Amino acid sequence: MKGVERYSEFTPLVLTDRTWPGNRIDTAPRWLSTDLRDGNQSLADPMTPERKLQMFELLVGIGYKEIEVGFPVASRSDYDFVRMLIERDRIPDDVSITVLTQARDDQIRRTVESLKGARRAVVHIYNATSPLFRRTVFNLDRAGVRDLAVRGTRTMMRHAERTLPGCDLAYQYSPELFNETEADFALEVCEAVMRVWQPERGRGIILNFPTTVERSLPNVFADQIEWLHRNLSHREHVCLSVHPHNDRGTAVASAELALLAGAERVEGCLFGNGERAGNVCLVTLAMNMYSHGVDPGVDFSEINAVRRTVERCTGLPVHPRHPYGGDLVYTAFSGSHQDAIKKGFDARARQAAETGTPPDALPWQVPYLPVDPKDVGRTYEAVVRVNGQSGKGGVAYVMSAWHGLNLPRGLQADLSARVQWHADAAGGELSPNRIGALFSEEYLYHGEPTDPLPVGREPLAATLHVDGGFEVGGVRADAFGALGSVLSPWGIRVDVVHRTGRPLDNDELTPDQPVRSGDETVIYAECRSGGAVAWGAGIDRDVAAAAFSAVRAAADRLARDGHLTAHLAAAGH
Ligand SMILES: CC(=O)SCCNC(=O)CCNC(=O)[C@H](O)C(C)(C)COP(=O)(O)OP(=O)(O)OC[C@H]1O[C@@H](n2cnc3c(N)ncnc32)[C@H](O)[C@@H]1OP(=O)(O)O
Ligand SMILES: CC(C)C(=O)C(=O)O
Ligand SMILES: [Mg+2]
Repeated sequence: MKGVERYSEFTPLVLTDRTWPGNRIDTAPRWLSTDLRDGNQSLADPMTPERKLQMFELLVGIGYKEIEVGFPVASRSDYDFVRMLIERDRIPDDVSITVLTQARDDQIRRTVESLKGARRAVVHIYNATSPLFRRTVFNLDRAGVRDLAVRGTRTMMRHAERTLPGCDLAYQYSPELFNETEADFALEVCEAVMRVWQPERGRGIILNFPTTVERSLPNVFADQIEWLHRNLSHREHVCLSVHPHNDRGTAVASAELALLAGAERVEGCLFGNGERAGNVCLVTLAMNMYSHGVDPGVDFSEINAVRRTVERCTGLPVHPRHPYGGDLVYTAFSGSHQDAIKKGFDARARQAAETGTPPDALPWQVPYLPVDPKDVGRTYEAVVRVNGQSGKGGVAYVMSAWHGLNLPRGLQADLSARVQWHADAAGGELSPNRIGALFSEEYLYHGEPTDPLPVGREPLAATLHVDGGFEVGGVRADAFGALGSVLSPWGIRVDVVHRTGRPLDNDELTPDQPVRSGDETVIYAECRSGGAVAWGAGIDRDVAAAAFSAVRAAADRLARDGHLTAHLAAAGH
C-alpha cells in the first residue's frame, strides 16, 4: 500500500524472562466502567443528564462497583451530574465514583469540589508521558512532565484534606500514553507520585496504565505490565490497573494478557464504546471469563436489555456481530454449522434423559455456540436461521424448535431440498413460519379423512415413524401390529414402525403458529410403490386418523407421479 514507508515498527520493551504466558485468569479483576467519561467524551452528542443517569443505574444493576462518572470541569452538565448523584444520594454504599482531571491546579481544585458530600470517591489525575507528547504537547523534558504529576498529586491532596473531610477518598494516577512511554520513565513518574501520596495499608493507590492509542501487539503490552509488576515499589499497596484502547482491534487481548502479567483492574466500556475504535469491551471480557467457568462478578444474564439501554444512551448501534451481545452471534445460517448444532442439542436432550439431569445443569457442549444463549437471556429458536446455504440439519432444527416436529432423516432431506429450492428462488431467508407452511403444503393431507386412497398400478408399502405414544381402541398397543391393522383395510402393507426422537422441551416452542399444537400423535409415512418413494405426515389425537392422513398424503404424491397400484382398486378402495 502506498505510503507504508512513513510508518515504523513499534520498538518493544525487551523482557526475555517473561512469566505471564504460563499464567491463568482464574479470578475476576476489579472492573471500572468509564462509559460515563471515556465513552461519553467520544460521542458527537454527549449523553443528556437523563441518559447519564440511566447509564449509571444500568452499570450499578450489572454489578459494577467502580464507575468513572465524568470529567467535572469539562462542562457545567458534567459537574452538575456528579453533584446530582451525590446530593440525591443515588450512589449505593458499595459503589465508588471516580472523577477525572488533567494535572492542572485550577482543574484539580474544582474537580475535588465536585465531590463534596460523597461518602467514597476516587480522584483520577492524568498527564501524558510519552516522548511525542512531551515534545509536542507540553514542550517539556522528562523532569518537567514528572513534575506535572507530582504537583498535581500535591494539589489534590492539599485541597481534598480541606474540602472532603469524612470522605473515603482514594487516588488514581494515569501516565497517559503509557504504552508509548519508555518503561523506566513511566516507572520514575509513578514512583515520584507515590512519594507524595505515601501509599500504605488502608491508603492504597491505583496506578492505571493505558494503551491510550493502541500501537503494539498485545504480548508487547503484557511484557510492559509484567515489567512494572516486578519493579513498582509498594507493590502490595498498588492496584495495578490497565486501560486498553482498541485502535488495532486487540484491546480485549491486551487486557487479558495484561491480567496474566499482573494487572488487577481493568477499565473499559460496555460494547467497546470510547475514543476512536473504542475502549476495551467490558461485556466481552466478562463473558470470556464466564465461558471459561470464572465468575466475572458482573451480570449479563439479560444482555439484550443491557444492549438496548446502551444503544439508547449512546445513540450508537451495537454491531450484529459484536461478541456475546450482537443480534447474529448465536445464529447459524450455514448447513454444516446447523447440522452440528442440532446434533449437539439432540445429544444434550439424550444426556439429560439418561442421567435425569435438567438440561440447564449439564456442562455446556453444543458445537458452534461458545456459551448457552439462554445464559444471556437469548432463545434457542434463533440459533438456526434458514436460507439457500442451509442443509437438512438446519431445517430439521427449525421444525423441531419452532413446530415441535422431529422429522425422520429421509423426510429431513426431502423437505430440505424443497426449502433450499424456495430459498434460492426467493433469494433470502425463509422464516420458520414459511418453512412450517411449506411442510404443511407438501406433506400434510388436507382432504376429508374418509376420502378413498387414489388408485394406482403397484402395491403400496409404508414405513411409519411415530412421534409420541399412542393407543388403539383405548388399549396401548404394540405399534407394528396396531398400525398394520389400522391400515390393512386400505390394502396398505406396513413394513416397519420406528420411533422418532423426543421433541425439544415444550417451553422452547414458540406460540407463533407452530404446525403442531399439543399432545397429538404425529406419524410420518415413507411410502413406496413401484420403486418410487414419497413422504406424508399426519398429526392427530386419534392415531388411526394420523396414520391414515400420513399415508394418504404420501399416496397422493405418488399418485400425482403415476405410481399407485391397481391393487388398491382390487382391495375396493
Ligand atoms: C486520553 C483521554 O481520554 S484524556 C481525557 C480527555 N478528555 C477531555 O479532554 C474532555 C474534557 N476536556 C475539556 O473539556 C477541556 O479540554 C478542558 C476543560 C479540560 C480544558 O480546556 P482548555 O484549558 O480550554 O483547553 P485544552 O484542553 O485545549 O488545554 C490544553 C492545555 O492543557 C494542557 N494539558 C493537556 N492535558 C494535560 C494534562 N493531563 N495535565 C496538564 N496539562 C494538560 C496542554 O498542554 C495545553 O496547555 P497549553 O495551553 O499551555 O498549551
Ligand atoms: C485518562 C486516560 C486514562 C485515558 O483515558 C487514556 O489514556 O486513554
Ligand atoms: Mg482512554
